[in-house]
Formats: sequence, C-alpha cells, structure tokens
Amino acid sequence: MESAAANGPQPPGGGAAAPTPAPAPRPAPKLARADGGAPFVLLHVAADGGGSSSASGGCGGGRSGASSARTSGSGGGEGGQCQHHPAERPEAPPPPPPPRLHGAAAAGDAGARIEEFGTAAAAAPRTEIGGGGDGGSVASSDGGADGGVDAFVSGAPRAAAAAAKPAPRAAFAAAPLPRLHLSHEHPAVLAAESRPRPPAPPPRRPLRTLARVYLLSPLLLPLAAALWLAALAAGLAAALLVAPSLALARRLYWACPFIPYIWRGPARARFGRAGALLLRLQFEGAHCATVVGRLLSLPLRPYLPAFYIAGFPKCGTTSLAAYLRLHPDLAGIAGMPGHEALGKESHFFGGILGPAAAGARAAALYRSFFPTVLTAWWRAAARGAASLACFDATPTFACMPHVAARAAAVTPNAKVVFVVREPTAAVFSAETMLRGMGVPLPWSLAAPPGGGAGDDPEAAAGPQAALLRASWGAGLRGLGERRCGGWAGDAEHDALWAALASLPPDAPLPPGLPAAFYFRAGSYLRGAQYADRLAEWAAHFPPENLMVVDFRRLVEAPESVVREVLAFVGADGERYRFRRLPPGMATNYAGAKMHPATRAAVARRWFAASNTSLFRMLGVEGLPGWGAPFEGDA
Ligand SMILES: Nc1ncnc2c1ncn2[C@@H]1O[C@H](COP(=O)(O)OS(=O)(=O)O)[C@@H](OP(=O)(O)O)[C@H]1O
Repeated sequence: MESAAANGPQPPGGGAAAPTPAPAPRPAPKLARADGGAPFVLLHVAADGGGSSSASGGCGGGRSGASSARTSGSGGGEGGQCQHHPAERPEAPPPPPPPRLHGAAAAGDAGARIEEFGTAAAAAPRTEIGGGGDGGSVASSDGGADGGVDAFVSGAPRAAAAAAKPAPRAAFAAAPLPRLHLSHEHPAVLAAESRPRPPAPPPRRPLRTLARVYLLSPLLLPLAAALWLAALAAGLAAALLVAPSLALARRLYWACPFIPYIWRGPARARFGRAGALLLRLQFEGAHCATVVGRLLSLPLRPYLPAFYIAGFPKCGTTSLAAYLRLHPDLAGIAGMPGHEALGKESHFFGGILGPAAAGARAAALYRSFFPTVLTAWWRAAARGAASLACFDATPTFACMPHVAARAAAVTPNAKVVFVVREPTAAVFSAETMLRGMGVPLPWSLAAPPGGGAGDDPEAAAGPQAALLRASWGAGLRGLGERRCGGWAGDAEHDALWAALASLPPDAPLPPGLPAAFYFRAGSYLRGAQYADRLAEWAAHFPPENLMVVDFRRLVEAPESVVREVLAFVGADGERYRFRRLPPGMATNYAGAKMHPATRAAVARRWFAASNTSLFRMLGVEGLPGWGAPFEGDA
C-alpha cells in the first residue's frame, strides 16, 4: 500500500495544496484484498479538524465507524469508475505511514478530490489530489473535534493517490483501524456467490407458449366472458328482485303481521334455522314474483270482483271459497301457488299495496290480483266456462275500518257474502291459530275468568291481567307498536274504534292497525261483534247485495249453502259439480278448550247485545248453537 501523497502528481486544476507537517508515523494496517490486489489509498483525517470525510468514486464508500466521519461514494463524474483488475495492479510495496490530509483534493470532473472544512481546515493549507481521469473524489468536511477518518479509496489511480501530500498525525497513527470489505469482496457476498445455485429452468419453448395463447384463449375468453355475464345477470336479478321482494314482503307482513312469527317459531322448530330461512326466502320470493308478475301483466287483467267473501275471520271462509272455485265460471285471486290463504285473500283494501288501495288508481291496481284473459280463454276451452266471474275472499275485510267504503268505490255493484260463527268459537279459533304460529298472546279464552278476557279484566289480579293492561296503550297511539297487545278497558276500546271511524276513507290506515287487530283480544272481540261490522257494509252496499251464511250450516250441509251462494252471486248452478273438501284452515287445538266460565263471561259481556242485533238484522230468533258453543267447536 502506498500513500496518496507519495504517489500522486499535482492535480491539473488543483488549488493551492500545501504540504502539512509530517505526522508521526504509525503502523499501517494490513488490509489484504481477496483478489490479492492492493490499490488502496488510506485517507486519514486528523482529529483536530477533520470531522467527516466523504469519498466518492466508482466503488462507493463506507463508514469509518471509529471516526464518526462519513465516507460516501458515488460516481465521480464521467470518468469516476473504479477499476480493480488485479492484473493491472503492481505488487504492493511495504505500507508507508498513512498520509495526513488536511485539505481537498480536487480533480475536476474526472479527478479525485479531497476537501476538508472546519476550523482546522480553514487554517491549514488545502491538499488536493488530482485524479488521472478515472479517479474518485474524497471530500472531508468538519465534523467532530476528535474525529478522524481512515478511508480506503479503492480503485483510485495511483496518480490521484500520489497527489495527496502525506500528513499523518500522532493521534491517528496509533488509532486502530476497522477491517472493512468492499462489497464485491465481502466474505458474506463471496460465500453467497460460492454457494451452489439451483439449475436454471430450461428455456421456454416459444412454440408451446404460442400454442397456449392462440389455442386456449379462444376457449378461455368466451368462458370468462360467460362467467362475467352470469355474475352480472345474477347481480342485476338480485337488485331487481330482492329490493322489491323486501318491500312487498313488508307490505304483506303489514297486512298479515303474524306471518313473520312463523319463521321465528314453528318453522325454526321444524326445519331448523337454515330451513326456516330458506322457507322464508321461498315465500318472499314467490310473493314478490307473484306481485311483480301481476303488475307487469296488468293490461291482460280486466277483471274486478263480482263478489266478496268479506268475513268473518275463522268462520269457514277458506272452505266456502274452495267450494266456489269448483265452479267453472268462478275464479278467486290469482294467488301464490302453494299458499292456501294467499290464494284466496288479496288484503288489498286493508292496505297491502299501501295508500294506493284507496286512491284513484285503486281499481287499476286491484285488477292485478285477478286472472288474465288467458285464464278466461283456457277455462272456456277446457272447462266450458261461459264467462268468468271473480271473487275476493279476505276475511278481515269485514272487520277493518273503511274497507266497505273503499270496496264500494271500486265495485259498487258487487255482492258481499259473510259467514258468521258463534263469536267465542271464532275468537278461540283465531287465538289458537296465532298461538300455533308462535305469536305470544297475553290473553286466552282457555284461561279462567279474570286471567285475560274474563268477565271483569279491569279488576282482575295476577301477572297476565297486569300485562294486558300495560300492553294496550291509549287510542291510536297504541296502534304504532308492533308488540302484541291485549285487553283494553271499554273507554279505550271506544276511543280507538272512534278514532279509526273518524279517518277519511281514502286516508292510509294506521301503521299498527293489522297488528292491533290480530294481536289484541279487544280487536278480535270487536271484530266478532258482527252486527256492528255488518252495519258499516250495509251503509255502503244495498242490503240485497249482502248475504250472511251460518257457519254451522256450511259445515253440516256445504252443498246446499254453496248452491245458495251461487244463486246469490248469479252463477249457473246447473254447471256446478259439488265435491266434498276437507276443512280449510283447520286449527290444531291440541286438546285446548275454552274455559267454560271465561267463554260464558265473554259471550255475555261482549257478544250478547251484538248477537241480538244480528238476529234482528237477519229476522231470526237466534241461530242454533249460539247459546252454547257448537259441538263441532272446541
Ligand atoms: N267443513 C268444515 N267443517 C268444520 N270446520 C270447518 C270447515 N271448514 C272450515 N272450518 C273451520 O273454519 C275455521 C277456519 O275458518 P277460515 O277459513 O275462515 O279461517 S281464516 O280466517 O281464513 O283463517 C277453522 O276452524 P277451527 O278449526 O275451529 O280453527 C276450520 O276448521
């Protein structure tokens, strides 16, 4: 190793480089190169002024950790590439003492340059190392007072190194020098390079690649496009069907608020959570498809009902509708396949399509529930139907406010059939049905008197009576709640029904009305006060258009009753073929029976006057079995 000062010529553009006092010689470290070459230049910056030293050159730089000075390397201009070819390097002479560098060695674009800034450097003359065209530059700036830099500038031409004047100092002469390695000589790098490498993969055959691209892409691209289109179609279908499905299901649940209880209760118990969910999706999907299909095919649907089976709930309306549908000329609702009740009940005037059921578009919308002309043609061809007459059998029509007015506005000439059943039996049938659906009713006709719908609920003690009173609310305010309700005092009942009666017929019904109707014992009891409900219909339809059917006769002599109804609605009885059908919407009592005392108390308190009014309306002394529950009733 040789000193830059010893070997370097004066730089071409060099400044005033003055020699510095010679430092005390120190033992030069033995730095062996892996390739055996030794073109290293050791730059030593004195502790009294040389703080940081940066060396730039084609080989990069390193940090001299002991000196806290910086040594960095970069390309040194156009000619700043380091060459490390051992063949070009002469034998290394015995190392002289390292030079002491105080100044900058500038070599223009192509030279090595060493600069030193700082107080000591300012006082000291500058030393410049002139590069020979391929050298790096070394700059030394002020850093710490005690710092020094030992830097090996590799690849610097001997000429550039020789330009530096030796300026060793005693403090650095004795300093231990770290052992550094150039990147391409670092043992870790060399070890990594000497490691065996996995064999390179054989070069791809361009022909096979081409074959893949040109032969498979015609198959894969259409497949990918088809998959993409299918996903798009599924997304669109979901967007188009799911949203209306949810909206329509909500309308349906508004009209029949007990249906969601089915998914939570009996359906889960029978089919499990996933099964109940699937059942619900099927139901809502079918309902959505049915309603959307009906609305889309509205131009093909010219029919409005010729008559209604308007009530009463749990009085055999499903059976009567089924018997009437046996007639070739009569058609009910174009219902949901597989859903018995919704195949007969539109719930239209009760608000299943919202306020539109009462507005100017009501007739147009209502037609969507009835069959198309295609059905009429098919019936004429296959069953010899003369003309098609449609009917709507929604049993809650008889009990809901304003339905009579709305129906009369749309179909003023329609006939209306009511089936009446001994009221307590009808209410108990409803209670049993709702309970079977999982509706947690807080009232029961099976309970002893005072336990709910008893003789004097206001004075009744016990948790059930407290719940009944608490759950009622007051007037219309109570209609908003979705929870099941129960008993109300007479005053509250009167206020509620008066408030409902005061609504304009084309006003939307209160949001909680169906829930209030189905889940409140009071509403059910009011619904079974037939005389009052019939009076409302009689106010909107001529009396000759109204017919009352006794449930008991429907059970005992269904054909006679059906023929009477056929004659009433104007259907040709000659072409009617009767066949006995199983009871529709039969409730599973599972051994439950009305409590006799409760039944007697409710009949007396709630239905005695109403029944008397009905008998007077009908011009009869009474109806068989109405003094006591019909034997066929539980
Ligand atoms: N043919 C015949 N024989 C005996 N009982 C019969 C018959 N047809 C209907 N029913 C009974 O009527 C009750 C159902 O009435 P609805 O169809 O009007 O119910 S609903 O309002 O439509 O839900 C329901 O009463 P319950 O069983 O007491 O709940 C049916 O069993």
